[in-house]
Amino acid sequence: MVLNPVISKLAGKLVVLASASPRRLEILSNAGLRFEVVPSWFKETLDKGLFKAPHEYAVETAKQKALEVARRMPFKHLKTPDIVIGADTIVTVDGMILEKPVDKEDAYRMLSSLSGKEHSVFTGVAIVVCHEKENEEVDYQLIEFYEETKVKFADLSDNMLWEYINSGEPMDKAGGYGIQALGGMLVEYVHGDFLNVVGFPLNHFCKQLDLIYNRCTSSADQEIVSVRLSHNGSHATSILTQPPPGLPAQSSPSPSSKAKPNPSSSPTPANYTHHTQNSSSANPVHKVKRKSSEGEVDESSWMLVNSLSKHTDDREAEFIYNTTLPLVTSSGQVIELSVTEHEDSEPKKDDLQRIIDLMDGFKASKALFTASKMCVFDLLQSRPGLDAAQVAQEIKASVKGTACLLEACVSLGLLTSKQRACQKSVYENTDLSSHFLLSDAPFSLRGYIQHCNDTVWPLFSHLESAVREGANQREKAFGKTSKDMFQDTFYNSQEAKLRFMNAMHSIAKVTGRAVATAFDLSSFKTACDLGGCTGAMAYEFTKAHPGLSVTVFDLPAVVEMSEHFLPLHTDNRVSFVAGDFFKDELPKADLYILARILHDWPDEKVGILLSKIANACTAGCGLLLSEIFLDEDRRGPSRGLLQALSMSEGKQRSATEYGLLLKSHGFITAHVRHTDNLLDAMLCIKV
Ligand SMILES: O=c1[nH]cc([C@@H]2O[C@H](COP(=O)(O)OP(=O)(O)OP(=O)(O)O)[C@@H](O)[C@H]2O)c(=O)[nH]1
Repeated sequence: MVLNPVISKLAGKLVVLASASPRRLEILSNAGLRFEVVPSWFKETLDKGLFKAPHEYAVETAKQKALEVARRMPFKHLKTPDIVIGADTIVTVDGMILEKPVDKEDAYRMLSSLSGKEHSVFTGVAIVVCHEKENEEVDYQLIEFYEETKVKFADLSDNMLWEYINSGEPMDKAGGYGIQALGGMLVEYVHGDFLNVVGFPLNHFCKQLDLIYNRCTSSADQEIVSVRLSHNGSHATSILTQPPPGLPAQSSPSPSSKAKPNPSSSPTPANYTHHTQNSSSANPVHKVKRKSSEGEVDESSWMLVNSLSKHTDDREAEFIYNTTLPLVTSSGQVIELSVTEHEDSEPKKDDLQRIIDLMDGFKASKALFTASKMCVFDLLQSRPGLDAAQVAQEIKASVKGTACLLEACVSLGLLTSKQRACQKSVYENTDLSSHFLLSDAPFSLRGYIQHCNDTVWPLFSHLESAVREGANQREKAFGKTSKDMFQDTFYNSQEAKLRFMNAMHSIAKVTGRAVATAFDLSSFKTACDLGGCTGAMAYEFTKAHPGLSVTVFDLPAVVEMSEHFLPLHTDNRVSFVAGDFFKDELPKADLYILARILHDWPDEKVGILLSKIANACTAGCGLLLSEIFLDEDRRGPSRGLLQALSMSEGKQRSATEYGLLLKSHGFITAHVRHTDNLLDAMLCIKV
């Protein structure tokens, strides 16, 4: 029997079920798995039209559910799970995807479309295996799969359908029926895994665990994706498709689970064991309050709630949990488990530190900007080992102020200090500063830092007004009205223009390689980088793709300065054409690149630009879009959400939102990459 040895491999691991489905909870707990339930906050709103096949939609939704929890737990629960399981069940009939009905009429529509016919039930499953590293980052491996079961319904009269709908059972169930309960009466036959219809393909799941932990050869339908997420909520993903690279190391022999599996196919919560391992030390004890959204809680609800606290002490149903849990019972009732901390619990040290770091963040930024502007890093690169008085003399500043700045930079990891025999400290750059802060470093961010200091900082100092008015504060910050941010702020003088171009150049050099190498572009011969500024991104594309030539298309004021930014070695595959991409004809190309462009413009202008690109494209042409992609639930990454606070006329979007936007202009999304960098990327093809 393969199930138990596989399930027992998970004993001793913090396994999390990222699902509020009571059926999934019951199926897995009946199999003897010990786990915590942390329902996913991911909203199931992916655009179904973007997926080639229905199961891809279910798998992607399952993946997003699991990843959302895997990313949230280190922050909200202050512990990193070992494994997170997400699932999504859908029903397909006549080319339609049916999820949970939104109301009774919807349930009727669904059930009548199933009457007398065979349909498919797909459950997509994602297993996220988390590997915590020393530097607080977590490496994630994703195993995705799906299971299909065919179900045939008998011919159902309207009377029967309404009687069933009025029982309340359909409302929280994919396709509007519960095969495990009253809905079973509607079914003529089931071909395939019954539990897959109920919401979780247990057998396939165990086979996948077997692959992971017993290191068998990979199965064809298993796809492993490696994801790297950092604890700051940003995500950077590198996707490795099959065959699976390094599977997680085989776990050391662990005691088998004490919970006994229940062989019954009708899941009951009776033998559920709540997993508390690893929790008690990391978390304060929480009390669980129970309340129903519809007043009284029925018997089954109580059973469910009790099942969650089973095997913990009886004391006031206390158990280790730190979230508000909406749970839906098999009778369709919603129970909210509201969890509160003990009144006398001390704030956690890490929490306090996190708040202090947020409060001090602006001071750190400003210290960096100032040291960069005063050329401290360039100076210490050419003359390492200067003391504060010597630095002060060179940068023409007070000794007291310089000493404070140097010490602050040491505390931020930007400089190192050594004490000389005479008690004086001498300073040197760290690797971090040498890589990113020197004027002539290959990955210098100095231009962008100056832009942050001179342009972004004044805007953010008026943030309160920006929030109150919902409008940008350029007038207050720069003392003049502006209609067009680029013409009026960035290009209004030669000096401002060079400063802005320097900023764009430095950020494109740092991000360019990851964007240029995100996809196989060997089928494209010519590309046009719209708004490509100094050509830094274009050069990265030609470096990464030997058969590709890139035309940079930007305003005349920009193109006339581009020669100042030419790289030392170039093979003439990058050329420049001057023009306005809203008004002028676009250069012909197989591939159009839009890197950090769309987020700056209002919908209307985005529409104009995308229409122009679509008109310039024939079928098969590509559009490579690179932006910060917001998480689908808009909870991160904070880089994108903070950028939105500058209240430019544009907006930040998720990959799905960009996909939809491009779809409305005739492009389908072929690939999305969360690069291990500041920008994400999406390759779309004109149909
Ligand atoms: O015969 C049955 N078919 C389906 C179900 C239940 O339907 C839902 C499917 O919804 P979804 O996959 O989106 O999962 P949720 O309940 O919303 O929970 P998540 O938190 O995981 O999103 C699922 O609960 C199935 O169990 C059924 O009961 N019988």
